[in-house]
Amino acid sequence: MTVLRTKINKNRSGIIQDEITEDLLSRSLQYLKAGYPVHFTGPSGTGKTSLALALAKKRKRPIMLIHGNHELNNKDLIGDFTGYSSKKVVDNYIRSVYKREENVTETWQDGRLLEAVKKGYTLVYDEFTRSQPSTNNIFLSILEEGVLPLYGTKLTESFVRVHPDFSVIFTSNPEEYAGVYQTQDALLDRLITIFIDHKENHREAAILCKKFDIEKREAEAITALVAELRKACKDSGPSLRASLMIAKLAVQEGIPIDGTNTSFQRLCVDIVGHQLSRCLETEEPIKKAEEMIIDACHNLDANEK
Ligand SMILES: Nc1ncnc2c1ncn2[C@@H]1O[C@H](COP(=O)(O)OP(=O)(O)OP(=O)(O)O)[C@@H](O)[C@H]1O
Repeated sequence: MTVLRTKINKNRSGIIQDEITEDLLSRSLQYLKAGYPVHFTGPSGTGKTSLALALAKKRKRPIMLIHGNHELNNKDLIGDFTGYSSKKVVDNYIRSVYKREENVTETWQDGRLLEAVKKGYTLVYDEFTRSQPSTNNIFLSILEEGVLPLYGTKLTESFVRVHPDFSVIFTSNPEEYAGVYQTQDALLDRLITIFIDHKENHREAAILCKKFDIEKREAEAITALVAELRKACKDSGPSLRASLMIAKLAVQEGIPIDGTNTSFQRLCVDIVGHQLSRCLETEEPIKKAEEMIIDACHNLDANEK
């Protein structure tokens, strides 16, 4: 049986940090302090966004969050004219004289990136590879020349200087994921990319214990089950997210965390079944996934004894 020796603490952002996570965050903070953007990449559900937000919080600067998507464009990032404002002055002080003056100006709204760059915020650009590479090109000038070009706008200045406190943290899924664009090498070359993989079972179990106040034995049973099923998939298999769902629902619904219990088996099938079936190349993937989950539940019970 694995003994959990790692010191765990729960900070205000809700993410549970063991020593490995704390070390990763403090290294990443040093990189940001030195002026280098940090990029967390890895399979879904490994905690990249949570890490990015926890890291951003450590900088004690306001945080701006952008989610990558294929429709994101320069107007979203830099800003746009959102309408008109008009001012009308009617001067009829002398009765025989009627003077009317009308002034119409366009109203500009800063985009999220421009605001963060100008005010020195910490920008968390989540899943940035879901945006088109041409949209992300703007980061090349920010990271290399320290300026944000205002191209495509009718503003009088052609660029804005990057505030010295501005920092960016990127997150992404690997390129083989659906809906993800390939990142330009020039951008990757300017980032410190750290691969975030699924945690070992005992580390995931420690998170479950802390979050749901369940016994270590129960938490380890859930994470071992999910890890076992993950083996059938490559990167796209069930993650910590699935373990968290199983633990939360078991606690909430009073379902015993016991591999032989049919309600527990049903819960695991509902949560992991579909995702697992997508990795199986058989005639009846849903049925096969269900069998595999129930087998894994029984094996869990056998291992316990
Ligand atoms: N250290 C942690 N402590 C507590 N909960 C965590 C921790 N790490 C991750 N989680 C939880 O796990 C889930 C997945 O985390 P997160 O969304 O950060 O993963 P991700 O790698 O960004 O996933 P995706 O690639 O799918 O966006 C979330 O519910 C998050 O709250």
